[in-house]
Amino acid sequence: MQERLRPLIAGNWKMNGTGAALEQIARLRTLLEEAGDIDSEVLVCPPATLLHRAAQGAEGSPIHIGGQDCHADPSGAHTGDISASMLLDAGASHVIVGHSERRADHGETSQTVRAKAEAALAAGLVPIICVGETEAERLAGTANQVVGDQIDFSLPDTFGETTIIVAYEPVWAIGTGRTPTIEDIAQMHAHMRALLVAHFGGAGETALLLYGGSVKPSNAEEILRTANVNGALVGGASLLADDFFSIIVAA
Ligand SMILES: O=C(CO)COP(=O)(O)O
Repeated sequence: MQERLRPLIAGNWKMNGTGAALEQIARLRTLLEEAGDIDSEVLVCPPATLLHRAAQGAEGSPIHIGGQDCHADPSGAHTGDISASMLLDAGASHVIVGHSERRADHGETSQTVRAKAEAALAAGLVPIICVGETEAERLAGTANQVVGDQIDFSLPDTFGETTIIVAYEPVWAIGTGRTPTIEDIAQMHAHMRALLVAHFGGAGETALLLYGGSVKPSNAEEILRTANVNGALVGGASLLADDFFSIIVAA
């Protein structure tokens, strides 16, 4: 029986928040400090414009700060982009790569995602690699194949000593209020675990498999109790500290 892995509850603020939103970091810090020992690791990924100030506000607290994307190159003529080392310099410990909104809106391929994950590892960041099928792929019965291919082609060949973190986010569940059945979540996470163990051995056993897609305080406990679910990647419900905290303590 696999020893329970310490859950990671990550918040992806996406393109939301200006300076006033940093109050939510302060509120979350207060809630966590009042709660004392929390089993889960906590990560907040604000917009890049807030990252440094968020890291300063989280300093000395259990809150890690992460980026929402990074360029695959260490530096160069990439107007508007941000490198992994810049994120680290600003106070990030993790970075989301391959989110479906970037795969769709920016034409990111799994090969691009792999390069970004490798750049994150090289800079000393922990990549959170996102995978997930579209509704059409789910209805066509190809979800396992799609997610399997994304894992095969998006993950670097080695993570060194860094924990592998993969977030399963069915595209059709993001921002919709809809989630797969618990049975479907369990099946997909078992599928991902088997793929990771086959490829990475022990590192696959200890990989953190996060579920994302309409995680709310109302459904978090059931989702987080599902086998091979080691945390959550939360969008909308991470924007308000009290809602996000309810999900954190549900793990
Ligand atoms: O995309 C997500 C997190 O990266 C999920 O967003 P929602 O929780 O708003 O569905």
